[in-house]
Parts: sequence; structure tokens; C-alpha cells
Amino acid sequence: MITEAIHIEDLHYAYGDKPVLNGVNAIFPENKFSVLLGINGGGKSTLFKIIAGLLKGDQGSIRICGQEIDKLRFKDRASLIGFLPQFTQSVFSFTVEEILLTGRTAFSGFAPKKEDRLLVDKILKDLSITRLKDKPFTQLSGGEQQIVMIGRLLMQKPKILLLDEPTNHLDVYYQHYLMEKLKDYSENDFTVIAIMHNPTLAFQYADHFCYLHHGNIYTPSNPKEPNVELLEKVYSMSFVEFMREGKKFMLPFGEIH
Ligand SMILES: Nc1ncnc2c1ncn2[C@@H]1O[C@H](COP(=O)(O)OP(=O)(O)OP(=O)(O)O)[C@@H](O)[C@H]1O
Repeated sequence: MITEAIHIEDLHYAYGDKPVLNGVNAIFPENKFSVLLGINGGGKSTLFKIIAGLLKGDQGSIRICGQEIDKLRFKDRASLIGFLPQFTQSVFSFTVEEILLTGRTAFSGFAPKKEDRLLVDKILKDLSITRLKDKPFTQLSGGEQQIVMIGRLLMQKPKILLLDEPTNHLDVYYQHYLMEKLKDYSENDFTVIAIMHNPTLAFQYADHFCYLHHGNIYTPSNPKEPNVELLEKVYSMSFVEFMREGKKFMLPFGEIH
């Protein structure tokens, strides 16, 4: 039986008089790597902000690990969801270690414990960025900052990693490195849910796909496999599947309209 990490029912949201989500129904299963695909401006970030509690839906319900989103307190939410927004900026010159420690503030306040510092070292090592530990965050490259912010989420030890375009700014090597890590996390007690703009990359690692289209979420009957028909409908372009060394790949090519 599939256990649900997130269950969304009839969710509506509008910015003023501009509707963005028109009755979204979706389930994101626990301990899977889910990917939400969809065109620019389709409402994906809006949906994630509602799940993360930064916006409130106009209508409908969301349950996170079985609990109504409206009833969650700040600390409960932090232990359930770690959210990586699309844009992050730090104007203060914190070091990477300090930035990671802020991932524990919901639990340890601003007084990091010894185990928090040990966790920093473990996560830096796991993400292969120990060399950045004492560097000011503002002096890192865009890709380095992105990896550090993912490390900060891991410090929070949430059940669900909610990631808005996690491979942003990463070079191809690091895109695959991070996707491999996320797959690994989803197999080891995290639920990973990511917005992505690269179906070719996403289908190589994730195992549950849904599509935001015209304000609704479509989940195919086999959510693990690429669904060419849906992809072509959502992106208004052609896709091709091909096999290489026993693996299936999905490539976009050429406009339909
Ligand atoms: N704060 C806001 N006020 C008004 N309209 C907004 C606001 N934020 C987003 N929108 C609009 O809502 C729609 C959905 O935006 P959203 O950022 O959720 O889309 P998205 O699918 O995440 O896009 P992208 O893939 O480009 O990041 C867009 O038309 C956008 O212009």
C-alpha cells in the first residue's frame, strides 16, 4: 500500500483575480522521488509555497503526513518539510558552516549544540563540499550556493524535501551528482518532491511524475514511466524515447505548434 506524504484535495489559488490553481488534486507518495513538471508560469512554485506554508490556499485541503496543513505549528512543520525556494539570497556574510547551522534554528534556537556541528561536518562531507566550510556564503558561485542550501535543508532533518528547481545553476556533473543523491535520500527515509525543467534528467533518476497543466495536476496511471502524450500536451512540443544500455531516455525535440 502506498503511504501518502502529501495529499492535496480541490486546491484553488488566485493572485487577485488571476486564477493559478483550479482545483488541484494530487498525492505525493512517501519515500519516493517525485517530480512535478510543467511550463513556466504554470503555478508550480505557487503550489510549493502553499505546501510550505508561505501562501495559504483559497479553497481545498492539504494533508502532510496525515496532518492538516492549517493545524501544523511552526516546529512541527519544520520537522516535516524542508523547502528550497527557487530564489535564495543571503545579504549577510555568514560562513557556510553558519548557514548550515541556521537549518537547526527551529529546534536549537540560535545556540547550536555539539551534535549540530558534527552534523554540519557529516553533511558537508556527504555533499563533497567540506572545502567550503569556512568560506563566506556570499563569495560562493551560484552552483555552490545551491548545494549549500540543500545541505541546510538536510540539517533540518525533515521527512519531506520540497525542492523548487534543485539543479538550477549546477553544471552537468553536479546535476547528475545531486540527482543521484536525491534518489539515494528517497530510498533512505526522505520523501523528495522536486520541480524540474529538464525531463531528460528527471526521468533518469526520479520514480514518480506528475504534470501541472492549466491549473490542474495530471498523474498518469503509471507515474514512474515517461508519458509522451502528456509531455507533448503540457509542453506543446515533440518528445522521443530511446534506449541506451538498457536504460530509457526521453528527449524533447522540435515545436509542435
Ligand atoms: N506574487 C505574485 N503576484 C502576482 N502574480 C504572481 C505572483 N507570483 C507568481 N505570479 C504569477 O502566477 C503564475 C504562476 O507563477 P509560478 O511562479 O507559480 O509559476 P511556475 O510554474 O513556478 O513558473 P516557473 O517554471 O517559470 O518558475 C505566473 O503567471 C506568475 O506571473
